[in-house]
Amino acid sequence: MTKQLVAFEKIGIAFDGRVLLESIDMSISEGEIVTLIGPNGSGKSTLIRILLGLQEATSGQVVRHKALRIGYMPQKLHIDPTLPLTVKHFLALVRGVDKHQILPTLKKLGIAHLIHSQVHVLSGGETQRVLLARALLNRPNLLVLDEPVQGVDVNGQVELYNLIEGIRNELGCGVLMVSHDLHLVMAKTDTVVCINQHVCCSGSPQHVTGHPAYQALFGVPGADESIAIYAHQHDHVHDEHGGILSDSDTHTHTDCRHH
Ligand SMILES: Nc1ncnc2c1ncn2[C@@H]1O[C@H](COP(=O)(O)OP(=O)(O)OP(=O)(O)O)[C@@H](O)[C@H]1O
Repeated sequence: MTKQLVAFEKIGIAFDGRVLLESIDMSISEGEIVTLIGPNGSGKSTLIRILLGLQEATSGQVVRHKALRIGYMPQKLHIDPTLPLTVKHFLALVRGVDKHQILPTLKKLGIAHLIHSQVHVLSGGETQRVLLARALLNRPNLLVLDEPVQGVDVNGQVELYNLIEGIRNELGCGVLMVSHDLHLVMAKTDTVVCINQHVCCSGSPQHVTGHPAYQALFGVPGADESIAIYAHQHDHVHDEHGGILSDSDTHTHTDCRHH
């Protein structure tokens, strides 16, 4: 049976008397990719901070599996550009890291050639991969990714989402992502939770995009290219760990039009 890693139960938070999150219920299980969407300022990062224990909820509780191990990828890397720091040394700073895993992890993410590069000269997409490597070196069973494709062009976004899906398939970990991208990410998502102070709607991408609350926030999905990608992806059959059972993983779907 699939293990539940985290459950938010009636989570609420208020700052200076202003309610930001109210009665949030959601959960993430092993092998599940959950994407949190919502307008700017709707409380997505705050919910992540509560999960990480960086922010205390005003009400409700977070139930964590006793074996929960989180690998966190922040929105941005804040490092003093005058500080000389190579990718290898940056990753060696991960607490309890097995240093022998640094190179294989970078290889897995296609950035082994950057091991001796200075972190402050990396491109947006390279930086995101280094941050993902750091999260993976924590040997997580839950990956928490706050806007993982920020600053990455569309092709790079597709590649990063493919990588994240591949990691989920390989490790069987759960993934909680925050995203502003509504279409590309949904192709890689099992469950979407749309928040705007409270949970507006949640469920499969198909369910959520058809929901009036989603449509009120983001508009009615049209028959554009991105939606075509997303509709195609969910023609697959997933096994209990989220792996694809059909033969559809023998080619990529980002530019094909068949169903
Ligand atoms: N510690 C705090 N004290 C007061 N207000 C806060 C605090 N942390 C967050 N906020 C406010 O809560 C609101 C939501 O912030 P949050 O970063 O969670 O939103 P978000 O959904 O992640 O937004 P975005 O999509 O723009 O990144 C913002 O208006 C922010 O100013």
